[in-house]
Amino acid sequence: MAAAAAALLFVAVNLACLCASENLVSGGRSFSIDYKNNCFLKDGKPFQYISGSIHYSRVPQQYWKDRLVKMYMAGLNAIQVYVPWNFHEPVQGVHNFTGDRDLEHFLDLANRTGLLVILRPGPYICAEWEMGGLPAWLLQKPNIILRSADTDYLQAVSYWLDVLLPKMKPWLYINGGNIISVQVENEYGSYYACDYRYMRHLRTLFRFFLGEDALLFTTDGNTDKEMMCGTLDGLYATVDFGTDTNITEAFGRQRRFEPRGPLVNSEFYTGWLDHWGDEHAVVDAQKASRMLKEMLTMGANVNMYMFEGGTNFGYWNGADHDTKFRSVVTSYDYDAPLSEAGDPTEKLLAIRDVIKQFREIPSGPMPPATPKFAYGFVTLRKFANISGVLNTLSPPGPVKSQYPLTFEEMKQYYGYMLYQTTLPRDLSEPTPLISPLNGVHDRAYVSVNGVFQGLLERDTVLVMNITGQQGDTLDILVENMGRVNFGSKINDYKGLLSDLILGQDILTDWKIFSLDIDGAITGGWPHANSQESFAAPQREPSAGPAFYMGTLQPSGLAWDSFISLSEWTKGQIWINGVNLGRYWPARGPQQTLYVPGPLLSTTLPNNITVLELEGAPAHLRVFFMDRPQLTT
Ligand SMILES: CCCCNC(=S)N1C[C@H](O)[C@@H](O)[C@@H](O)[C@H]1CO
Repeated sequence: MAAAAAALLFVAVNLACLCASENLVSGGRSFSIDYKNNCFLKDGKPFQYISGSIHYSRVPQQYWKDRLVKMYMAGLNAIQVYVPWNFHEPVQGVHNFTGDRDLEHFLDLANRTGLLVILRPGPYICAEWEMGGLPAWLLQKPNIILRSADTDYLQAVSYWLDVLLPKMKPWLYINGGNIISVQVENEYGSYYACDYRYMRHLRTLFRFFLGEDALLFTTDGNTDKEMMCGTLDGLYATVDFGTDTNITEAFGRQRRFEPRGPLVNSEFYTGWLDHWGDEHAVVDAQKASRMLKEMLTMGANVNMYMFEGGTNFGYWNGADHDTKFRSVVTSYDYDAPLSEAGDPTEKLLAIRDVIKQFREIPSGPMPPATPKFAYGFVTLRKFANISGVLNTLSPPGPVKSQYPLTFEEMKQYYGYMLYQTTLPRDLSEPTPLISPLNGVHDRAYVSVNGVFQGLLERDTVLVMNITGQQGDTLDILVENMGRVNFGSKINDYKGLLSDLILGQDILTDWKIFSLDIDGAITGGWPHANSQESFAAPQREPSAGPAFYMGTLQPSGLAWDSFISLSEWTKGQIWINGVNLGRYWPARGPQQTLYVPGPLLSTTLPNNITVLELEGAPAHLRVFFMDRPQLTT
């Protein structure tokens, strides 16, 4: 009985906000916390946000408006947005806020659509994004302590926030924009460092750049330890939890850090992420909408993570490393209310039915799914092995080194790198090649004289056998599968981190080729009439890293599609120079890649380039479908 009384009292205390008299303030715009009535105040009136996460970095900018309108029509009054530092500063000191990185255009579209914004600029964001949004060039300092008061880290953070936050200040709601609150760091309490000097430094910077009236907050997972290390006075403490958590307990924990003020679930997980090799994660729509209703009834403010997930294009996926390294898949569909392609789902309709019980939602129909088209089969042809096109992919030529260098030492941060040496002796018997310190980060594709021998994989495949003759060329193509984005292992160096041992020999005298594949493809290679000749047509399936190319003939349509490489093994794919991301149907669960319609041409041949890393099928073809496919 006591528990029921306590729960009733808990709800009553938090309902106060909904009955509060409107204490109007005169004059301008304001967005603040009413600690007496436990709610937010927008222009002096009680305000409950019902928000959804969307990451502009995961949606082609041609589709930003489409997704935002659907979120507005679903009844949301706010969106929550991460700003990935590395997306805007992939090279130290070089900033890019254009095209798909035009954050202010995204904020303007949201504003024009009638959506407020909860901004999460990090500098660390987690998000299943490469290195949690931190730029890999930070790892130039070998022992840098990320997310701490490490002077080199803090200096880089200060320079970045000095660029970003002055751009954001005019967008604050109190200054005439639509940003109602700004999160400092991200679940800092989940990180081992627990460095209050760091969080105080961030608080000082955010206050300096955004002013005294900006509403700053933190978000942490739902344990006392996380809340202890992640919260700081002057930053309103919020929590995050999904459908497997007891709401009263979760908000009870927030109350221990914020005895007064609005209840806030900053990340209500409507779905979950997939790693390669996982079973596709789903969250029941009815359970999610029931829980949303319960929280809104309590007067809580809720952000649904994710509402529109989108795609990890290029090399932007992150990874997790708990018991072993697990790379996040290319699709960030997240089983979210809006699909990866922006299609409304049953889950969205169930959530909208809940929201309409709490606020008036826009009249009119929910915009339909964008049209999809099955363009069918496209036949490819083998163009070349990687070793055959090094002049194009590595114009400066190799760096020579006695021992392997990492991606970071080579100042290449993403994609692939080729490590080449020669066999030190005849190997008539299969001889083990190993990385004694599990130093292959993350996958190594091994060839001798251009003949594929097999692969090594971090934490998973630590030895393989090769044969050959002294002096044969040993090519090891190493793939960065995405840096760890959560936990203590985010200092995730890539490449060959330790020596390789072949039988009794430590391999030395390396030629290391930094590969600018994206630069070459963006420049039209290999489709432009390249001087390299095509590899001789082969009847049998070819193994090992090689480029394949083909064209999707224009059909007068540029509708969304999904490309299936189900007969292939693992690789990367570009269409018209756009890096769509990684495919790995051999491991799943993702079987197709999303092809946004706007990147297709209706009049010119659409150039398809495939880098297959392991083994191409006998029939060199890909298949465009009108729906996504997962491993069943
Ligand atoms: C498998 C470990 C996942 C750790 N990440 C967690 S708890 N999450 C909280 C984090 O703040 C958010 O950015 C996302 O990363 C989310 C999962 O989608």
